[in-house]
Amino acid sequence: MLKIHLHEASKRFQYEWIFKNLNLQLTQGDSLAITGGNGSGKSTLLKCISGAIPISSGKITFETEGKELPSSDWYKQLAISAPYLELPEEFTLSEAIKFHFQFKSPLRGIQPKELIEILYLDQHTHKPVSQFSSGMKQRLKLGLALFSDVPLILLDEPTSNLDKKGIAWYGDLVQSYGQDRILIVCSNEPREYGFCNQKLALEDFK
Ligand SMILES: Nc1ncnc2c1ncn2[C@@H]1O[C@H](COP(=O)(O)OP(=O)(O)OP(=O)(O)O)[C@@H](O)[C@H]1O
Repeated sequence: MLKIHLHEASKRFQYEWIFKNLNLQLTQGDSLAITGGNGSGKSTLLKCISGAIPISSGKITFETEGKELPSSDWYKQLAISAPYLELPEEFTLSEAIKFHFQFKSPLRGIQPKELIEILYLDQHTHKPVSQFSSGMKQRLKLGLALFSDVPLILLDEPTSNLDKKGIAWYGDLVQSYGQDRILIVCSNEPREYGFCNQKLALEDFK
């Protein structure tokens, strides 16, 4: 059981404070929406929680089975889908999926073929990712994150580039596969985070 604790967490870039004195406690089963206007710091907070960038003061801890994990091991607990994270464009869809699951175990032992069907990309198995439409890429990013067998899922702008069908698909996916994990969604679209049981508006932490 993963527990994440933010204690008086603050972040600044040079002289600009992005957030100050954030306190948060998350355990598996929780879902958190991080909201705020453009440039308010949603992605920065997500990167701090993932361990990709350090906070400036305060503390973030990850704890499993009562033991605190070093920040260098946090990445093993999480999967991310975000606009700034690139897919391996030169791979075909089936290669990209195989590649991803060399690093993360697939959730519930799902097979690539089954995942491709869930992503409704079965017509495109052997197409290079570079030739995917932006919505197809977005479905792949979300699928790779949600079908990684990790307790923490970080989603930044999850429905960007998705059409109406894709947005409904995202809603079903988080409902079916987001339970029993910690799900964090950065968003300004209520349709993306309506299911979250906790909300954090970054404007309140300046
Ligand atoms: N590496 C960096 N160095 C300096 N400033 C940065 C850096 N990364 C982000 N910032 C600044 O931090 C602020 C928050 O940016 P961030 O990308 O976290 O916002 P956001 O809420 O995710 O925005 P959006 O909704 O537009 O995606 C911005 O003012 C940005 O310029």
